[in-house]
Amino acid sequence: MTEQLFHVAAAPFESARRVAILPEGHRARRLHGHSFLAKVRARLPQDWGGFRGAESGALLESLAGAVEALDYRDLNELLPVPTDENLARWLRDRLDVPGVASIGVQSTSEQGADLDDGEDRVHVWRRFRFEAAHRLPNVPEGHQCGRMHGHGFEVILHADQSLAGADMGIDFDRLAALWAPLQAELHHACLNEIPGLENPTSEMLSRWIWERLTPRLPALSWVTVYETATAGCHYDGEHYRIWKEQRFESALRLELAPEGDSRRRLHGHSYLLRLHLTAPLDAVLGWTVDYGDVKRLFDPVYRRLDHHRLDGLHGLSAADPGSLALWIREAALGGLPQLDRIDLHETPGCGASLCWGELGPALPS
Ligand SMILES: Nc1nc2c(c(=O)[nH]1)N=C([C@H](O)[C@H](O)COP(=O)(O)OP(=O)(O)OP(=O)(O)O)CN2
Repeated sequence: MTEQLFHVAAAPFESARRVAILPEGHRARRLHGHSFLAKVRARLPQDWGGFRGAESGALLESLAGAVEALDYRDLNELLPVPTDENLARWLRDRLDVPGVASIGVQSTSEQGADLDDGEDRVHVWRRFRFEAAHRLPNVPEGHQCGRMHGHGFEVILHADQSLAGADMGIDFDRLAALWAPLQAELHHACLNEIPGLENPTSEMLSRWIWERLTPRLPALSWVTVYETATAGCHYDGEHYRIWKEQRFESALRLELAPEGDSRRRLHGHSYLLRLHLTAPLDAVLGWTVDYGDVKRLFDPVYRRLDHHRLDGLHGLSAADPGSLALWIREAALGGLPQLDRIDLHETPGCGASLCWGELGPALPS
């Protein structure tokens, strides 16, 4: 798979709906409301938005413009069956953006649906949380994860399906029902005591969940395990892709912005950087690459980004998220050869996603 640079944007809307196609007695048949979030990922032509570096800002503007018509509305007045899938379709039909690769709507931070452009396929996801203790028995002497400790783990179940014109894919409640027995086993447990989880790394846990659920949910496409708020693992039955997130606080100006554009002024962002690495499992350690090692090996690059002025970085053509992601890859790849995707958001949900290697982006966010 060749390099792919996407721009991403996210825009919220507050609306009410009834989903009458759900079974009798389902709570979502009643009028209710959500803080929705619409998300788009697009392969934009360079300079789209007027100048090099304007792409992600212009994408956000287009998405926010399309979403405006949904905000503070009774959604049933706009479309007869306002499922997350149909809302994403509605936005896809109205969004005047080239190269859209995926468009999604989440009705809460726990669940949503993403559509692939041009295909009637949906990626439905739902998030769960459990509180558990664990220790990693095979880590080197003195490693913090060798001590008994605990986490508020989060799991996302992802299902990919053909919609074939249907109003919705798998019901979020069906994902919850499939998850319930695992929740009973994992919540308030010490993971090391559960058969098959004697070495409960995120990687082993995601595989353990996958093996339990895939016979009952053939559409299961990925299992995501968040071990902490900043690190976790995705597993699809074959590949382990871990990520580590960091934030940095930096200044920039977009010198190609036209006269009068506020982005020509020196300004700043609290950036979110997510480094993804795909690698085989170490048979003894039960992980791919230690999250701590990812952070340590990235540190020399991090120090060049955090609390600095980015438009002064040597070798950087422009200080927009796409150019920065390319710069970060060149600077980090020597130390982290397993790196195959970089997400860089300059505001929440908005920025760039650069991927290369066999897996491509793999997941919408
Ligand atoms: N590839 C893996 N690496 C690590 C795992 C794992 O399951 N797979 N687990 C751990 C520890 O259990 C640890 O609790 C979490 O790791 P880490 O992100 O390093 O912890 P911090 O929250 O302390 O990180 P900071 O960003 O430095 O605060 C370790 N590695």
